Amino acid sequence: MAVLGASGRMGRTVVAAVEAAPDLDLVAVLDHGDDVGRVGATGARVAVDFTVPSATEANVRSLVAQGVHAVVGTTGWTPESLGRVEADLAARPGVGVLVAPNFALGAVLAMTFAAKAARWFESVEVVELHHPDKVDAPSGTARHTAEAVARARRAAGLGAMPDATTTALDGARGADVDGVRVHAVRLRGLVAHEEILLGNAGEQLTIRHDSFDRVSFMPGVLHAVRTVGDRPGLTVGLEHYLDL
Ligand SMILES: NC(=O)C1=CN([C@@H]2O[C@H](COP(=O)(O)OP(=O)(O)OC[C@H]3O[C@@H](n4cnc5c(N)ncnc54)[C@H](OP(=O)(O)O)[C@@H]3O)[C@@H](O)[C@H]2O)C=CC1
Ligand SMILES: O=C(O)C1=N[C@H](C(=O)O)C[C@H](O)C1
Repeated sequence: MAVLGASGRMGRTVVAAVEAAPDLDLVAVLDHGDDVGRVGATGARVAVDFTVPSATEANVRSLVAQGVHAVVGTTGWTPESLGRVEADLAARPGVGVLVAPNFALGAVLAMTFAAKAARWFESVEVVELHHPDKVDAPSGTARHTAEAVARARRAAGLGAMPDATTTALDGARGADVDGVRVHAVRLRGLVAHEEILLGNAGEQLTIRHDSFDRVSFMPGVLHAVRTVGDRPGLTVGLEHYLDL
């Protein structure tokens, strides 16, 4: 297998995890400036991408063109960029691509629990908290969570959440993701954390997940590397690989 973004925070952790896995063979490590078009020639069947939002789509499309399965943790994907990958995959029927905003099993469960609970609460807001070197906000995980909550609320026939705000400083109410407010904190010392706050009159449910170390993402990454070849086409979200 191959790792793209191998010198980055996640890339270094993935390289160490793959090297420690007796059933996986690391044949290529690529970084900024390396030619992703040579991955197929190294014999890699699967490539893992933890790069930057501006590079990941081109990387994945090149991998698909070479017939290499892709496990993608890089955030910043849009419906349009996912659509282009899906169109490429139509011409490569055996190839699998997983784009997952979070590989920590607890984070995936937190999102799933939030979506399940959402229909029973009047208000839902998402708070994500990360290290200050993160380049995108809100996090891919928070966006994915908010979208799942919004889908669940729509399916249950719920309307807009109560909010009497008429005067606010820019950003004070966070970003609006599909009608769900998402707030981003950047603080030295943090790694990756998310809270989903669900409120009703007289009660609150808080679902919180903390990644204290990037090793938390590795069981999910390795599970995806081992199974992406059995799941052709595009999958968005690790929950689909966990039968959640
Ligand atoms: N899905 C998940 O579970 C997780 C996802 N992430 C996401 O993963 C991504 C990476 O995070 P993180 O490791 O913290 O970031 P880093 O900035 O530490 O690492 C990114 C690496 O990618 C390299 N890079 C940039 N462009 C390319 C390119 N075209 N080809 C190959 N490598 C390239 C960078 O090199 P250089 O610095 O020289 O430009 C850098 O080494 C982010 O989008 C983050 O949100 C993070 C944690 C978990
Ligand atoms: O940049 C990070 O660190 C993380 N990025 C992902 C995201 O944007 O959701 C996953 C995790 O939160 C860590």
